[in-house]
Amino acid sequence: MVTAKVWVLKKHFEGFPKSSDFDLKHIELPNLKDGELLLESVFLSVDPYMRPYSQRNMKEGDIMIGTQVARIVESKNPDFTVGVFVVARSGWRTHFISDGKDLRALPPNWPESLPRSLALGTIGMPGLTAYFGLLEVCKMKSGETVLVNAAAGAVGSVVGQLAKIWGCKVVGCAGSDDKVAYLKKIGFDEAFNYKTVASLDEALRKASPDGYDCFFDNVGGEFTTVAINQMKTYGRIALCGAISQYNDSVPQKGPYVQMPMIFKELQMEGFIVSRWNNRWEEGLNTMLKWVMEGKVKCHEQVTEGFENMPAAFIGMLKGENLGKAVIKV
Ligand SMILES: NC(=O)C1=CN([C@@H]2O[C@H](COP(=O)(O)OP(=O)(O)OC[C@H]3O[C@@H](n4cnc5c(N)ncnc54)[C@H](OP(=O)(O)O)[C@@H]3O)[C@@H](O)[C@H]2O)C=CC1
Ligand SMILES: CCCCC/C=C\CC(=O)/C=C/C=C/C=C/[C@@H](O)CCCC(=O)O
Repeated sequence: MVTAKVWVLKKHFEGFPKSSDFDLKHIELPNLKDGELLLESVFLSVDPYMRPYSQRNMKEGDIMIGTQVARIVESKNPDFTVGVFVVARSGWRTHFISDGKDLRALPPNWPESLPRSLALGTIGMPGLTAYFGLLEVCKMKSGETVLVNAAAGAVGSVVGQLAKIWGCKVVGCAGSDDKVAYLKKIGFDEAFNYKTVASLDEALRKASPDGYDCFFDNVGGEFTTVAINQMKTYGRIALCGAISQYNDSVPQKGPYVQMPMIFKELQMEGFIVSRWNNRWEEGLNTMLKWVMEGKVKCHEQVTEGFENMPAAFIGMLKGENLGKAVIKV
């Protein structure tokens, strides 16, 4: 008999999540039936979407939603071998039983030397968000100027590096000087700390006096209001996330975007990465190749211990992560 530890949403978040909103529970798992397998989580992901998702789609007492890299420890399913690592969407749990239908194997050519946690980051959902968001939503072209915020995070750091690979000038903003130094190290042309600049408007203008063709927006709110005025005519804005609004108890009000959108003939499109589920393999293979070739660098903020998942989640929302925030069980 295996006992799984799980993190439950004890109380719906009000404003910023608190440790007391979570409960750690123990669940005894039953013996496997034919066709089932037992998995243990090795790495788990904390992602910004968990905050708005919990509000809309979860009840108090539900296990937190989330993705993990897990190892098969027992199998009564001939399609799955013990010892194999997969990506699962089983929430914040140390162990779980699956019928195998929702599991995704890591790419078969995954090198031994490469941390499997990257399947939750650059070679996983966040990396593909950058890949498809830039290619299919921003439709950026070589020679254009791309702006990305939350640039030192899981998605933003990949956006900047892909835009460089595809021949663009890249401007990134992040919330600490260490993050800004990291952006320069990984090839951003311009980077600044949005928390310490005297004027965001001036900092954006200084970084690209001619304006921006593409804006990959991870932040929303006031940042978007300022940045939209610096788009070039026919510019494209990919609305990827709005993390500056996820913890608001009272929704923010305008200013509104219509006037700059009309005058500059802009396109603004929201997207969810799962739109490209049918191209997941293409995206993963491309990211894996570029990581192995050293063209895309990865940084992870690894928190040790399943017990520390709420702290890692809260820390990520506060900006304590450089690169992808993951938990090592
Ligand atoms: N549309 C889609 O399919 C997807 C969307 N997303 C979205 O992309 C964005 C980035 O996600 P991800 O890369 O995983 O997370 P990150 O790794 O970037 O971590 C979140 C970062 O957001 C920044 N942040 C937090 N609060 C604020 C704020 N008030 N203003 C500005 N920045 C803030 C912090 O960085 P800093 O120190 O710079 O402030 C923090 O490190 C999120 O909005 C997320 O919801 C992610 C995946 C898929
Ligand atoms: C799915 C929740 C949507 C909430 C929207 C809020 C903010 C935008 C955002 O952050 C969206 C994230 C979407 C993530 C989707 C993930 C799934 O497709 C699971 C991927 C599993 C995997 O890693 O393979």
